[in-house]
Amino acid sequence: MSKLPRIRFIINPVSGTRSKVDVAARVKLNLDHSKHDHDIVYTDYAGHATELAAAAAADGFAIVVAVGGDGTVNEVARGLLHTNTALGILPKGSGNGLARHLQLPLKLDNAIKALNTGQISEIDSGTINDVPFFTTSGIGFDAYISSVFAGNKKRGLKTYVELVLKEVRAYKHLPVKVTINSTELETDCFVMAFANAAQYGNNAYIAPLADIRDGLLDVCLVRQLDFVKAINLSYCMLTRQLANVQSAEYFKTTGVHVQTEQPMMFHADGEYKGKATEFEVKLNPLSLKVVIPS
Ligand SMILES: Nc1ncnc2c1ncn2[C@@H]1O[C@H](COP(=O)(O)OP(=O)(O)OP(=O)(O)O)[C@@H](O)[C@H]1O
Repeated sequence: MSKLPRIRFIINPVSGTRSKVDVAARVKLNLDHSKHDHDIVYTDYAGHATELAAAAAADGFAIVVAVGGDGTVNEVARGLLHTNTALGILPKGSGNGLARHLQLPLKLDNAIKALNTGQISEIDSGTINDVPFFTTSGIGFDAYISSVFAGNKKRGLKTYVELVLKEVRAYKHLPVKVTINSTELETDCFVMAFANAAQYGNNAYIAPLADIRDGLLDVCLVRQLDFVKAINLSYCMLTRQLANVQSAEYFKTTGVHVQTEQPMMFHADGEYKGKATEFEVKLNPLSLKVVIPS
C-alpha cells in the first residue's frame, strides 16, 4: 500500500461566481502524484464540509483542501482546528479573504501546483459567541451587509459594492458597552470588526496591521459614519492604510466583550450568524495548520 501523504479535496459544488470548471480534471493534471495520494469529495449540504474535514483529520490525512469561497474555507477549517491536518485552499469565491491574506495563488492551476511545493505553517483563529472565524468577524453594519448579501442571488464584487453604497446611508449606529484590554468603553457602534487576517476579502483591508500569527485580534471600531468618513474609510481600506482617528479606532487585544441593549447582527468570515445582545470574542493562538507557498 502507498505510504504517500494523503490530500483530500472538499468541493462545494454551489460556490463560486465563475464558470464551473472541472476541478477534478485540473487536480489530476497539476498535482504531483509522486508526492501525494489524493481523493475528492463533494459537499451535499451547508455544514457538510466541516464533517468531511473532521473525518479526514481523524483518518490521518496530511492536508484537506477547501475548494470554494470563504464560507467553504470556514467550514473546512473548523473541522481541522487543533488537529495535525493542514488546510489548503483552492479559492473559488468572490472575496477569498484567507487565500489572499496567505498570499496563495488565486488561479486554480497555480493554486494546485502550490500544494506540490508548499510548506506547513500555523495561524491563529478566533471565535465570536463560540462560532469560529479565520479572517474577520464583526457586529453592526458589516454583519447587516452579510445578511442582505446572503439572500442576494447575484454575487461578486460589483453586487457587493452596490449593496454597501445603497445601505450605508440608511444604517444607524447603536449604543454598546465594550470591555477591551480591561477598559470599559460606552460608545456608539456603526461597525466593530474583529480581525485575525487583515482583510475582509477582495483586498479590502479593515485592519491593515493585523498579523495572523501574533496571538492578537485587531479590533476596528467605527463609532458613527457620515459621508466624509465613509469616503475616508473606503479609500484607506482599498489602499491598505489606517483610517484617521475621526473615522476609525484600532485596538490590539486577546479578547473583547460587547453588550448591547438592542440585538445586533453578527457575522463570522462574512457569513451572517444572527442577532445577539452579548458578544464574547476570543483568539485561539496558532490553532490551525495551513499550507502556504514556500
Ligand atoms: N452542497 C451544498 N448545497 C448547498 N449549499 C452548500 C453546499 N455546500 C456548501 N454549501 C454552503 O454554500 C455556502 C456558500 O459557500 P461559499 O462561501 O464557499 O461560496 P460563495 O458564496 O460562492 O463564495 P463567496 O462567499 O466568496 O462569495 C456556504 O455557506 C456553505 O455552507
